[in-house]
Amino acid sequence: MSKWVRAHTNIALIKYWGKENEEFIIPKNNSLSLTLDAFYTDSKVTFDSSLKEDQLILDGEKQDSIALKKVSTILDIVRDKADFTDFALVESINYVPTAAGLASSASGLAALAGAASAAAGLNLSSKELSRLARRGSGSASRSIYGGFVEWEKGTNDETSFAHPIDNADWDIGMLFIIVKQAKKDVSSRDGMQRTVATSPFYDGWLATLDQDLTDIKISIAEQSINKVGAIAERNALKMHATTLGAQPPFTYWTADSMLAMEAVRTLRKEGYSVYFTMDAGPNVKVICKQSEMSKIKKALMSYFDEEQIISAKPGPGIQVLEN
Ligand SMILES: O=C(O)C[C@@](O)(CF)CCOP(=O)(O)OP(=O)(O)O
Repeated sequence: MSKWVRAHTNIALIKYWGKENEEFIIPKNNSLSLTLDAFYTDSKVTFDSSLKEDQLILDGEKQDSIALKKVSTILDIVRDKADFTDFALVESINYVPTAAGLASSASGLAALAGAASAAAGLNLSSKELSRLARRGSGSASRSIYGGFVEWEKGTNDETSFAHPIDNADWDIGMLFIIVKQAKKDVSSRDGMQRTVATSPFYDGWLATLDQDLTDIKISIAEQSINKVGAIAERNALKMHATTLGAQPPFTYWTADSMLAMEAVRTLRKEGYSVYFTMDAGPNVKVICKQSEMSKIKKALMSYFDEEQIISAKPGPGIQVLEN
């Protein structure tokens, strides 16, 4: 019986940036993220023996074969596990502000993993769901859980999966600054591949991650927003530094990204507990206290329009929706 499944997006505080194995999406390092309430994807899968191919309807639009690639990777694994060959109709709705240009592959592929396995009558554990989502997109492995989540890199398909480490029910939140002129990005998949293959800074990045991970887990346990924020900001800057040394060099930062980073530094000097992180795009995420979110949003409005600033709080793991 096909049901709608909801998964929320997550933002990494210790970044996944590079694969040990491309086919099985085994990462070079452990990563750690916070699942958020503001952005999520609902997905429903219907296997149908009369279909001649997999079909993806995303936000009401039929998608082409390129968009279907990651989806069919997950559907093929489910068909194999369930021992049938039917194609599927996949319906997905992204609850991501349209203007955002926010990549929703993490929530999208996590929701798909849940919906496809349920539609095939597989009763997968959360760990198996995390492994399945990982085959679609690495960061999707973390969206199976809510709160703070660590993706254990493992060494193969069986040992690489995420697990929850803290339910984040303390004074932490995130403001998304959606910058305007979002230029054509290098996809995260292509960006990390080029960086691993050509950047002389990559090994230096990798060498510091175990310490960052140890430090941030201690800081989360202490519920210290300042320590968590400082480690996350430093980690993001190191990740983005690697791209400048790639061949050809590239960056996800635009002038507005730099303005947003500068604004965060200024607010920090004024005494706010604010830090930033960035992913494979120009948008800037501000790590802050939920209790200070409205004051910080107001302060950021002297740099950006109100509709460019979106509040998010820690969010839940994957959920089957009652139809
Ligand atoms: O989320 C993070 O840890 C950091 C990033 O967002 C930084 F940009 C990368 C996410 O990469 P993803 O889209 O999962 O790649 P895939 O496995 O090639 O599909």
